[in-house]
Amino acid sequence: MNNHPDFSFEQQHLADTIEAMKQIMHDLEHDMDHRVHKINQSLSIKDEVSAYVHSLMKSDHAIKVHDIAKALDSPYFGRVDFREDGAKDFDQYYIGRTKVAKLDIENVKDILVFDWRDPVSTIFYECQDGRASYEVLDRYHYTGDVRLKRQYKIEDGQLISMSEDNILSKIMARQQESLIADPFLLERLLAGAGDRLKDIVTSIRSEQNQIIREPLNQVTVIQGVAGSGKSTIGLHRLSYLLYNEKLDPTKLVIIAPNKIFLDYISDLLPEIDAQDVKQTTFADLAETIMQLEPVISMTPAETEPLAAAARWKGTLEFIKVMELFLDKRLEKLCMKLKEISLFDDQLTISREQQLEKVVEGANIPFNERLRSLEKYIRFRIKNFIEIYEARLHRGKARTDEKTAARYVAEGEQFIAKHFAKWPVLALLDGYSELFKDKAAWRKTKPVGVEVELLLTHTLANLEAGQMERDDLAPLCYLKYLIDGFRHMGKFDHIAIDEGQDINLLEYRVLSLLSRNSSFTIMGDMSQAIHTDRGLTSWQSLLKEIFDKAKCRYYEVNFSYRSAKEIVDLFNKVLPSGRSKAVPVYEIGRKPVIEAAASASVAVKRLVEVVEEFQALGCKSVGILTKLETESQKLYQVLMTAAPQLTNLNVITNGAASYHGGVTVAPILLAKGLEFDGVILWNASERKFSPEYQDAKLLYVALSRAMYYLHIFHQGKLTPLLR
Ligand SMILES: Nc1ncnc2c1ncn2[C@@H]1O[C@H](COP(=O)(O)OP(=O)(O)OP(=O)(O)O)[C@@H](O)[C@H]1O
Repeated sequence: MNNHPDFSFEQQHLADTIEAMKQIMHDLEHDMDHRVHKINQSLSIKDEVSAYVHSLMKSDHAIKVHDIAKALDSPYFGRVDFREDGAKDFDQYYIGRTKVAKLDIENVKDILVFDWRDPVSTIFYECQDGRASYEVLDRYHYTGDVRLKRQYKIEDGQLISMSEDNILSKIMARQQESLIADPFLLERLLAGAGDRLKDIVTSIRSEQNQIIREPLNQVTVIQGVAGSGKSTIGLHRLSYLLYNEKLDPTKLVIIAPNKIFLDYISDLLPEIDAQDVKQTTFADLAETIMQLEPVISMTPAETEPLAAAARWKGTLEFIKVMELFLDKRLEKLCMKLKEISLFDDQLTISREQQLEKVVEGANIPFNERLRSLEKYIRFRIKNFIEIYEARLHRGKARTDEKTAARYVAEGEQFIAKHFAKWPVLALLDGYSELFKDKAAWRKTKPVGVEVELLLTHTLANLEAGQMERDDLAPLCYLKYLIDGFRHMGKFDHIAIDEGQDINLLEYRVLSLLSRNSSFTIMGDMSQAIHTDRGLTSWQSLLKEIFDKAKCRYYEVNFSYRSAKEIVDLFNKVLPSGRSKAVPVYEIGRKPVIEAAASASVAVKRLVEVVEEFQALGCKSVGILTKLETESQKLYQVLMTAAPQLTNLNVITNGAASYHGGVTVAPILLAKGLEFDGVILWNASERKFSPEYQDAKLLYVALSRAMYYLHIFHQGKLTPLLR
């Protein structure tokens, strides 16, 4: 767009900005030298406070120099001209990835570039119809006129192109027009999937910006159709919170569905300064909570009765069973307590005194009650002996060395024997005992669950030294009841991706780890494809777990990932009543559905389609199967049948990294990922029945595609696509 009337003005502005940035770096470096001198001077007169302040300033400057140096190639990507109501003139705000400001800021002009996370930058993302507003510290509200919004493409310090205001409302208002009103967004969306999730700071949309900037201490739920940018928004929100709330990144955690997904987002986090945020899966977090390294089987439940049992283990009903179990155990302990009489009946610890130690206080972990009883008895014994010995040393009557020695021995013997009867409860022992307590289960009656199967299946696993994914949340909660969570600390914010796959008990565990119920939860109920775990609705989550917290619920329906032709197809698969995705761009090529007479024909054609996709420019191609076993088999076949596919990979359960290229994967593990082109291996009627569960699986598979989609079917095509 070199013919833009302001192009040369903007070129000059860029050159001036870069020059000013270099000057700022020079000034900062100069000031750093000065600080070194000051530090030495302060230390020589033992003024450690001043030395500390100078050293803080020095490291702050060093970070600034590093950030500005990184921004020299492309200092900003946008500009907005804003006049606050009541003010005379418009001010220009340039927006970039890093704030660039002179050393001494006297007025707004001394800030050359605003960070995209600064409060004022919201006017760049949200200005609509010439008006905009922003808030600072939840207290100061500014409203005004926007005269201009401009976007730039800057590379190696050179202005490549620029474009004027493009507002999403134009996309929303599209009827006959082309879908895309924003060439910068289009360019980004057509840039291809690559092998990692990308940052979107240059093209955040207005509705996304609102979510990113929601306050810290609340539960923010983002329900979004496939490809609506939930993961992307959630991660940018962490960056925003870190920057504005000055949080310690290690107190923030991202809970992702699996390690592949963590690998998939690993490039994005440093880009948005969030690399130090803790990243984990619920299973890994559970290991830390349980303080165990168990063998965990992640294979989904194989039959419906087992799936029903697994689902039940994720309900809040199970908490009642665990509480009942520990209450009964405590009751038994209390019944066994007897008066203790020692040292020729000179020390008596009554049953009531002991009882008080065991039952006092609410929400005290079981083992802590035992420990407090033990501590109390030990204290009484020690105290008696100390008093006796003090009296002996003072030559008091009725004391002698021999009796003192006898008392010491008696005390030690008593402690050793007495507490062997009251050992603290080990987590796994407690969990096994819970499933052996048939009487308790007769009382509980879990609805829709074969209790006998639940008990025998779990016990058989535990006896074989392993546990299943659905045991983790109850074990974590039992750990809370038995030992408490003191070893864990609290997170300032918890972000959960694929939140629909986390069950209520897992959420309860996570809520115990959160300070101020501060959560960002991203998910899509239409992608709840696990039969053995997950939520039934967002409402149930907000009601059952976060009823006392401040909650904000968003629905996002624009699909930024997939071209219109693909969106139209995956929209068809879901039953009516589910939110449909709204496409924002089209590519002009419809998905292809092709019957293959046999598996060998399908393999031959599959390789041809991969090559066709690659010739069209696809850097990443996903070959998706319904089951994991199919993926593994197909991968082996392709290794021999298509040695020319050099970048062929397979994703299996437990895989820790994603390599891009041509990836064979079961749909379940491809969730959250995206590919330039997707080939669905077999969409036959036998594989995908018209049931809702299969419809959701198919929806996930089709919506992984950005531009190209090819669907094979061996046998009759699934009715979901007819
Ligand atoms: N404002 C935007 N500008 C450019 N690209 C965007 C924008 N918002 C989202 N995208 C792109 O859309 C794609 C989908 O984003 P993302 O994976 O975060 O969606 P999602 O809702 O988590 O998807 P799913 O639930 O299907 O896994 C990504 O390629 C992302 O970069």
